[in-house]
Amino acid sequence: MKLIEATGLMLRRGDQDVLRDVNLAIRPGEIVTILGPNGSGKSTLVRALIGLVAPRSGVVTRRPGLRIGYVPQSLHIDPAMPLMVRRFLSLPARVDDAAAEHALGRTGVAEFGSRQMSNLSGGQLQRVLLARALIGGPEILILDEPTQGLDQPGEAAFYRLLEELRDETGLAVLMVSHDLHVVMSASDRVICLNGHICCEGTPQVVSTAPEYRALFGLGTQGALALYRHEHDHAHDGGHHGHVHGPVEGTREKDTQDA
Ligand SMILES: Nc1ncnc2c1ncn2[C@@H]1O[C@H](COP(=O)(O)OP(=O)(O)OP(=O)(O)O)[C@@H](O)[C@H]1O
Repeated sequence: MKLIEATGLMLRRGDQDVLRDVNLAIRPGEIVTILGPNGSGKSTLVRALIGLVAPRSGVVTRRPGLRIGYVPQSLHIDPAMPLMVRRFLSLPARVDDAAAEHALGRTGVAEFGSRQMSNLSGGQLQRVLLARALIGGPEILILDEPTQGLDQPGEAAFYRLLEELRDETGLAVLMVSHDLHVVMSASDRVICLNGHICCEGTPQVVSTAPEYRALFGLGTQGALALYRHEHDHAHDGGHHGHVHGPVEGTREKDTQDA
C-alpha cells in the first residue's frame, strides 16, 4: 500500500526544468530521506508531493484522506509580533489543551507552551514545529531540512525522535537533508536527487553507489562533485557517461566530506 506516489514527474520553475522524470513511492512506516545539493529540486519535489505546486507533467497520487504532517524548511516569526507556542499550535485550527500538551510532551518541549515563538532556539523551534505536525495523528510526516542549524548531537537526537515516533505509531517519514552522516544511519531508504533521481536504496547500498559518490564524493573532491555531477550510469532517457553541470541557480556552499 502506497501513501504517496509520483510517476513521471516533470516540473518547471521560472524558465528551468527543476524535476525530470521523477518516480517514487512512500509506504507506511518507512523513513525515506531525499539527499541532494543546493538547488537540486528537493523542496520542489516535497512541495509537489504535498500538492503545493503542480507538476508540468506526470502524476502525484496521495491515498485518499491521507493525513500529512508537514514541517517546513524554515519559519520566520517577526519578533515584534508576540506569539506563544500554545497559540501557534492552534493556528489555523483550534487544538484542545490535551492534544497540545501531548504533542509538546512527545517532542520533548512539554514546558514550552507559554514561551514566545521568536525566543526559541533552532532546536526548540524544530521540536515545536514537529509537535504541530503531529497533532491530528499524521500517517506521514514530511520534513524539509528539519535539522538545519542544529549541532550534530541535536540533529542525532531529532532523528532518534523521528524513529521513535515511527516505531510507536507506524507513521512514515519523508525528509529532505544535506547531512550525510546522521541521515544515512537514520533512514531506511535514501534517494539522491539532482533534478532527477540519481540513485536510491538502503543507506548501505547508496553510500557505495558511484552516483552517490559522484554527488557527495570523498575528501575535497566531494565539494567539487556537488557541482560537477559525473554520470557513469544510464537513466531511462538513455544518457550515458556525460557530465552534468550544476543545476541552474545552484549556490556555492560549504559541504561536508562524506
Ligand atoms: N518559486 C520559484 N520560482 C522560480 N524558481 C524556483 C522557485 N522555487 C524554486 N526555484 C528554483 O528551482 C530550483 C530547485 O529549487 P529547490 O528549492 O527545490 O532546491 P533544493 O534542492 O531544495 O535546494 P536547497 O538545498 O538550496 O534548499 C532552484 O534552481 C530554484 O532557484
